[in-house]
Amino acid sequence: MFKIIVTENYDELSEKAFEVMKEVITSKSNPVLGLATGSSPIGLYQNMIKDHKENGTSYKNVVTFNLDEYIGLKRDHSQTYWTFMHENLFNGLDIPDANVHVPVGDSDNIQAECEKYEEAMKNFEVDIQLLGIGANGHIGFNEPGTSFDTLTHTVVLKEKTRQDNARFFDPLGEEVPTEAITMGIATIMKAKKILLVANGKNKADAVYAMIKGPVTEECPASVLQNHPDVTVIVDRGAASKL
Ligand SMILES: N[C@@H]1[C@@H](O)[C@H](O)[C@@H](COP(=O)(O)O)O[C@@H]1O
Repeated sequence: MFKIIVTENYDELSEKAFEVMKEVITSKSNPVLGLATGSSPIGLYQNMIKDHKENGTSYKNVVTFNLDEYIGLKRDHSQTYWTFMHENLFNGLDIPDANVHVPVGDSDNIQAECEKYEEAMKNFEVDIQLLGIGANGHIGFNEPGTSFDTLTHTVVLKEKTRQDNARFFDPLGEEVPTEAITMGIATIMKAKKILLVANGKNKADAVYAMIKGPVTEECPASVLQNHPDVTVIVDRGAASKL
């Protein structure tokens, strides 16, 4: 079931997303957040840091699980999602390191990492899972064609996804990794609540397919039609085909 909020611009989108997130954080004694990378949630993260600094909202009891990570990059590489999360969110909060979980993409045994991640998540119930959406409808790194039954697993990235992320690697003279580790669709669907943010016209087709299209593995985000509590916050551009 979707609750759809259309905003005038990215700032308003980020504020509305923050309101939804803050409600969960302040109504629980031990909130568990599923978090996402990408450019879409950056404004929300800035609002969380601002609120922590100005209003003292504490993250000491917050536990987080990130959706995904590239395979093959050292953890401290500038483009890992581990680094992204620390630079864009965790370093600005009082969250203890031990409460933060990001899949380990530079392990010798990636299969064991996937299992370990899924096991670790079994001890928690995710109160809110934040999602962006890929231009091809992917969520996390679950590309079109991924089974809805998947748990944390490895994926080969689609060329379109690698092109979309090339802007971060080109300046380093590096190629986008070809594989990633991601929570599966079934993992994501276990969250009590989902918050999906998308902005810009290049997301309009994916947002339309997610909400109005058939529920099909060809658009991974369409699985959210089967979830009981999904808030979608989109700007006018991303909402333009609805
Ligand atoms: N794995 C991430 C996704 O979790 C994210 O939703 C998507 C969209 O990113 P952006 O928000 O930058 O458009 O990019 C990557 O592929």
